[in-house]
Amino acid sequence: MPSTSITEEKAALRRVVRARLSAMSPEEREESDGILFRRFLALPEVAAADRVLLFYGMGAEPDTARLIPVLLDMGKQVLLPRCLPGHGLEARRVAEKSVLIRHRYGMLEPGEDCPVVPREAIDLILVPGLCFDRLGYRLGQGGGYYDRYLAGYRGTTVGLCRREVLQEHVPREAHDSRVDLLVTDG
Ligand SMILES: Nc1nc2c(c(=O)[nH]1)N(C=O)[C@@H](CNc1ccc(C(=O)N[C@@H](CCC(=O)O)C(=O)O)cc1)CN2
Ligand SMILES: Nc1ncnc2c1ncn2[C@@H]1O[C@H](COP(=O)(O)OP(=O)(O)OP(=O)(O)O)[C@@H](O)[C@H]1O
Repeated sequence: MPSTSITEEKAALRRVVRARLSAMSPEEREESDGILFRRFLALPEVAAADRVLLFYGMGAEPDTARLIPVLLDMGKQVLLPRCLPGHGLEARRVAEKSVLIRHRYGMLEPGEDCPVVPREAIDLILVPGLCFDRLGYRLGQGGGYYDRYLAGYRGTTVGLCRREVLQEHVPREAHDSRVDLLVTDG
């Protein structure tokens, strides 16, 4: 079991960060998204990647659905995560016309007709996070989906973090890994 105090610290930070993100106006978020996406798309690691696992942004997350057609036009294979029972994830390849299905958490996910792509074949993973610190440690939604999925992953991981919620230090446990590259709009 994780140490209770760190679990509580994470829960408290989630509340603070969610409040700060929901205080941003849609216009502020859109402006922040524009800078984050421009910087993300300019990364040499993105240029070099053939297969990219995005996430389908929801709520105050960057609206990463906007990246799907852009990356497809760049000739990349674009993958989206799908939640599995037991806090697992799988990556499935999407096309412009793929039918996506709304998960009860709110985000859209690929359906059965989208082919599963093994983790070893993925060059770059865009990892969702409520916030990150300067070392690349992240605070997720609390399900442990990405902690499990990324354990032992050998490709490149990237995080997007709005400057409003960039942290000096995110509380971490043994299972928490950090992203290789952090993009901010600061
Ligand atoms: N866009 C996006 N997709 C993603 C993630 C993510 O963080 N963002 N995930 C990253 O892991 C996985 C889904 N994990 C999630 C876990 C919890 C909640 C969430 O909102 N939980 C609510 C309670 C909802 C409920 O129990 O019904 C909460 O904690 O308040 C959302 C996503 C896979 N897909
Ligand atoms: N590799 C792992 N194996 C088993 N349990 C894990 C693993 N990683 C995380 N967990 C468990 O998952 C739960 C949630 O962890 P944590 O609060 O770090 O999630 P998170 O990183 O915020 O969520 P997410 O990855 O879904 O965005 C914790 O109870 C943790 O012990």
